[in-house]
Formats: sequence, C-alpha cells, structure tokens
Amino acid sequence: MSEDGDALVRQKCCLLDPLTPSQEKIPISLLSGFLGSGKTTLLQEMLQNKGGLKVGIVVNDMAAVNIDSKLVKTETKRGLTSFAGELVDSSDVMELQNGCACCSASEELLQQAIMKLLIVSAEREDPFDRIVIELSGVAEPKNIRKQFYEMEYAGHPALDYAELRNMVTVVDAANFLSMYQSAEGIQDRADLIEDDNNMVFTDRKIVDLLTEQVEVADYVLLNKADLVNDGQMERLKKIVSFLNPTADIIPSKFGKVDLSVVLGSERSSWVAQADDEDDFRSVEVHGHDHSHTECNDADCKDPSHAHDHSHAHDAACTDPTCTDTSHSHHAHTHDAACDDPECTDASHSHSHSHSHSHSHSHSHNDDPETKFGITSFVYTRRRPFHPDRLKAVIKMLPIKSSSSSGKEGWVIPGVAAGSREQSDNPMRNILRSKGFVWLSTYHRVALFWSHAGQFFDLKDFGMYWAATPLKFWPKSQDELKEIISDFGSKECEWGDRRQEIVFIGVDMQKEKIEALLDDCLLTDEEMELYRESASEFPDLVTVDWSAEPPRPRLRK
Ligand SMILES: Nc1nc2c(ncn2[C@@H]2O[C@H](COP(=O)(O)OP(=O)(O)OP(=O)(O)O)[C@@H](O)[C@H]2O)c(=O)[nH]1
Repeated sequence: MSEDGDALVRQKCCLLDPLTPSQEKIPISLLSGFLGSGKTTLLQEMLQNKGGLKVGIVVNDMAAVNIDSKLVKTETKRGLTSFAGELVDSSDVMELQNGCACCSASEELLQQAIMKLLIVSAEREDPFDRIVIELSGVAEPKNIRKQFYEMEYAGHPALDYAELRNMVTVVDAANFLSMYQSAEGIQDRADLIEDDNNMVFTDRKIVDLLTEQVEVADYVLLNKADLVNDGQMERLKKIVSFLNPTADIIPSKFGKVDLSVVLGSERSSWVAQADDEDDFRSVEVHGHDHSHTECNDADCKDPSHAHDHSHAHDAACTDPTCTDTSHSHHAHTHDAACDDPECTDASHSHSHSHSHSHSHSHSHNDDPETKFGITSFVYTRRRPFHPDRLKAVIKMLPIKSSSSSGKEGWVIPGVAAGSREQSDNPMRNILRSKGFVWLSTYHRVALFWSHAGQFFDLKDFGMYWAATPLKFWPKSQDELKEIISDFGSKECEWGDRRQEIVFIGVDMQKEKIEALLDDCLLTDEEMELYRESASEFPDLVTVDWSAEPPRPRLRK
C-alpha cells in the first residue's frame, strides 16, 4: 500500500468509534482452496443467501486467474457490482489490489482491505457480521495466519475491530485425490504462476500446498459433491479426516452450506490461533493409540511415558520488535537445512511461536478400522537414526521422481487409474507422514519430516530445548508443561530428542514400517560412539523431575 493510501485509511479510522466492552470484534474467516475448487461460487452463495448475516468480502486473487476481482471492478448502476455474474452491493466486496496473498507484501494490503470494509460499514451505519477473505488458489494459509499475528503485534487498528476467527478450505471433491498424487510443482502450471501483474516463484509441489490447505482448516468443504458418487465421497471424507482430525468436513454442491456453521461466531478457533507445531500435534495426538500404555522407547524404562500434549498456551508476546529467541524454537519456517550439528545460529529457527489459549475438545471418530483401510499411527523412539540407513528407507516412500517415468508409480488404492501392483514395500501405502526426526549427525537440531503424496522434505526445525539456554525458555507454565512432556521422563537420557512421526495411509503394515525404521536406529555399539562425541557438547538444560510440577534447570 502506498503511504498516501495508508494515511488516508488511518485518517478515516476516526470514523470508527472504539468498541465498547460489550461489543465483539467482527469475526474474520479465511477462505482457502485450490484454483477452481469453488471459492468464488461459495462467496457468491454467501452474498446471496446470507441467512440473515451481513458478510463483507475481501477478494484476493492474482489478476490472470482472478476473473473474480475483474468482475468486482465492473461497476454497474445503483452502486451494484457484478460479482461472478451476479449483482451485489459493491461495498460488500473489496478487491485486494495487486495483491498476492502468498507474498509477505500482502500484509499491508490485507490491513487496508479490512479497514476499507470497516470504514464503508461505519459510513453507512450498517456493520458487517462477518468478514471473509478469499485467498488466492496458491496462497499458503499458514503464511496468512502468520500475517495476522504480525498485524496484531504491530497494533494495526483494523484488528481493534475485527479478528481472525476461523479458517475454511474448499476442496474440489472430484479432483483432490488425483491432484494429491500428482508430482507437479506449482511452477509446472502456467495457470498458477503467471498473470499481468504478479508472478509466483515457488518450488512447492502442488500436493504440499493442497495438504497445507486441508490441514490448516476448521472447516473443509468437499465441494462438487455432485461429481462424485457416495463411495468416493465417503473415502475422500475419511482421507481428509485423517489429514485434519480436528476439522468439520462438510460435503457441498455449488458452495451451498449452512453459513451460520461455516462462518461460526464462536470465539477464535483452535486452528486460527495455532502455530505450525500445534498443527502437527493435532494430528499426532489423534494418531496415538489412545491407551498410551505401551512405550516404544528403546531406552526409556518408564511405562507412564508422557503423551499428554494438551495445549493451553496463555502468554502471548505482544512486542512487535521482539527478538527473543524464546519465542520461537517452534514453527521454524525457513527452508534451508543446517548441516552443522553443533549449530547455535539463531536464524535456524525462531520464527515467533505465538502462544495462544485454545481448548481442543473437538470430537472425532478416529476408529482405525474403517472400511477403506485408512489408519494412522505414531512412530515414537528415543534413539537417533543413522543418516544412511534412514535415507534408504526414505527412498522407499511412494515418491515418484520426475526422472523415474519407467518405474512403478504410486496410486491411492482404488482411486487412481491403473491396477494396484503387488509390492512388498511397506512404505508404499503411506499417504502422509510428518513429524520430528532425530538424526545422529544433528545432535542439537531437530529435523522435521514432511511427506505428502509425491512430496518429501526433511528440514531443520530448530534447536532442541535441551540445547537451548535456559534464558530463552518460555515462562508460561503451560508451554513449559508441553515442552517438558517432550522430555519424556527422568529415565530418558537425551532430553527432548526423539523420533515422533505420524503416518497416515491405506492398508498400512504398521509393524513392518516400524521394523524398517527401527533398523535405522543406531545400534548399541553406534550409540556408545554417539554418546562419546555428544559428551563434548553437553546439553545446557535438564528437567528437575522431583519438582512439582517438573521444571527445567541448568545442567550441572
Ligand atoms: N459441478 C460443479 N461445479 C462447480 C461446483 N462449484 C463450483 N463449480 C464450478 O467450478 C468452476 C470453478 O468454480 P469457482 O467458484 O470459480 O472456483 P474458484 O475456487 O473460485 O476458482 P479460482 O478463482 O480459479 O481459484 C466454475 O465453473 C463453477 O461453476 C459444484 O459444486 N459442482
């Protein structure tokens, strides 16, 4: 936004009276979904059949693919605007000009668009009940969620009046699974990257983006339900429910849904308040055997092994200029992996880990025995992997590299074309896997494993808490409790170092996958060598288990 534009908006802010204590901020919903999934159709539905709700909409799309904003621009008589072919009140729809919501630059534009809607509604003395922000088809919802945090910390006035409440993702039910299996990158698709004003540069795979859009959502609309049969819909529902166990999954035709549900007015949702690590844990918790009686830790002798991943982070950092590394460690978003096991470089982590209150009481039918054979489990161990052996197992994942055209491809059984070839590779039926990896060559740095369809990535997640100076640890009791639960018990020698990977798949052979991974763990002999070299770089923090509750303390 230009300085002039910003100044004008700020000047007009004085039109807005401060909220009284009894007034609630206007809930904002973020609307994600891949190109063509039906976002515009849903918005049109919102504008026409609001169910008594006054909805303000921010359209954010790249111009070439953004027929929507071009239509919004087409002013017609009586202040009405043509939106997706229908006439709507133009003041209900704001265009995010030259904005691409996958760029960080859009933070300013987002603020401006929300502010403009607020001013328009104040001018006509008819406030909105909801604001919906449509993200571009290639936008990354986690980034936009992060931009809201940044706006909050920067104290932008728009967020004195409105707040991010929930995240909605539209999925094309007819094409999701084939796109999920595609090896295409976003750069391979001209329709995704080019237009008159914007160019998107990313090496992201489509499946990686699709997965993020599904996983970071409170509501997943399986749209185009008319194009799939009941069995296909049921299977898709099941797969999506495993990718995102906390979401409400709602089939829809042409965006027809109960808006009072999807634009729910309840307090900020868990997903809207979460950070990247929380996103992981929601799946991880659901992937656990709920009995928690069995400890798979090769070294830990404590059967009560902590699996309590309850989240209730209360203290929020409100300092926009904060550089305190304790606000991080979680949610490390940069791409480059650090090769230095002793690295203490703060840039290896530490995008702000915003602490938020959230209760997560959503009930979910996670009965593993489904008729589609979709199951999930969590692999947990407290021994490092040997990098070479792990590499060999990673190669068994169902990832088809672009040069492997002659090799066996990967199919979701019963979904993709072609017969399902027999294979004794237990890794081939994994749809999605992600989690923390402890590699023997990375003593201080945790790695994060992310695999979805044809996409695989193993990257630096940040330093282990055991290796992080105590002064950088969070102060909040709830955060401490969560971190300490990752230390396991007093029997666990290696702090929060651990393998913790969720696997979601079809007809998975859990025992065989576990056995393959177990073979990657260091042998007792290798472990002795590891212990020897690690002793040169002792951890800085340990846990005082005798305290009630257990608390971190400097290692002597
Ligand atoms: N059969 C069927 N077609 C649908 C449905 N919903 C939307 N469509 C059609 O799918 C096409 C894409 O819908 P849009 O609403 O423009 O999708 P979008 O997500 O806004 O697309 P982009 O703006 O390109 O990101 C349009 O031709 C819609 O009419 C549905 O439930 N069933």
